Amino acid sequence: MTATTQQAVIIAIAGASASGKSLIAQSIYRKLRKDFGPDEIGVISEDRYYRDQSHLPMEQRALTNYDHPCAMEHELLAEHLRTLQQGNTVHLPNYSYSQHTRVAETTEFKPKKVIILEGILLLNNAEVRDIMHTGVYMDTPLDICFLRRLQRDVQERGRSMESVIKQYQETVRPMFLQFIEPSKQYADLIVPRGGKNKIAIDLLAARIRQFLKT
Ligand SMILES: Nc1ncnc2c1ncn2[C@@H]1O[C@H](COP(=O)(O)OP(=O)(O)O)[C@@H](O)[C@H]1O
Ligand SMILES: Nc1ccn([C@@H]2O[C@H](COP(=O)(O)O)[C@@H](O)[C@H]2O)c(=O)n1
Repeated sequence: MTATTQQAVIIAIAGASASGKSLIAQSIYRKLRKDFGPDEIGVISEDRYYRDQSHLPMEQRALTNYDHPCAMEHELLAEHLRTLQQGNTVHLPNYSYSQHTRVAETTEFKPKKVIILEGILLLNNAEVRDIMHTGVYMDTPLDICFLRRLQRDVQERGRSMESVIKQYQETVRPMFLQFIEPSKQYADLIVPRGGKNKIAIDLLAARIRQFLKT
């Protein structure tokens, strides 16, 4: 793709932690990749843009509020999206949840026709909102999100049950109420129940298919 070709269409999926953003993004991606290939469509997680904290000791990193907008480098995300829309390749940061910081290696990401973004605070950020074409909000009940997060963070993110509960009470839930839930007003589409909502997956996939065909 060159600077003169069509701009990438950016679909952003936001909502609470463990509301099913990643699951729905991957389900749509897998459905369309079969027909269009990985050069045409890709997924980027907002979590990659958590700020680098390698200069801080581990005990201090664990104290960061990861659900506050300041924890993310949205300005770098917006810059990468603009670069991709201009037809140029970017190097995405990679993030370690166990180390609470970025790792040294980056991942090359070439321009695509459609990019699915997924992350808790995407609809909260005005700069990112200006770049996206469609905003989706996963409206999964918060108690369900908490149970899924507890299971996932213990199994996949190296956390103890106690630490997940403490973090949820101190930052995850309050920041959800302050920043994430109010950002629902910016969504074009609200998806109830979570990442296995088949009708929502089919509708979004059909819409994206139209962009990929042009
Ligand atoms: N509708 C659903 N039914 C059962 N499990 C689900 C559903 N949606 C998501 N999950 C599971 O919940 C966990 C969190 O989902 P995920 O997509 O990672 O959430 P998010 O990206 O919003 O943090 C994952 O283990 C996922 O497989
Ligand atoms: N070092 C970190 C960084 C982030 N988190 C939590 O991740 C959540 C966002 O990711 P989802 O896949 O769940 O949307 C967010 O709620 C942060 O609390 C973390 O625990 N540690």
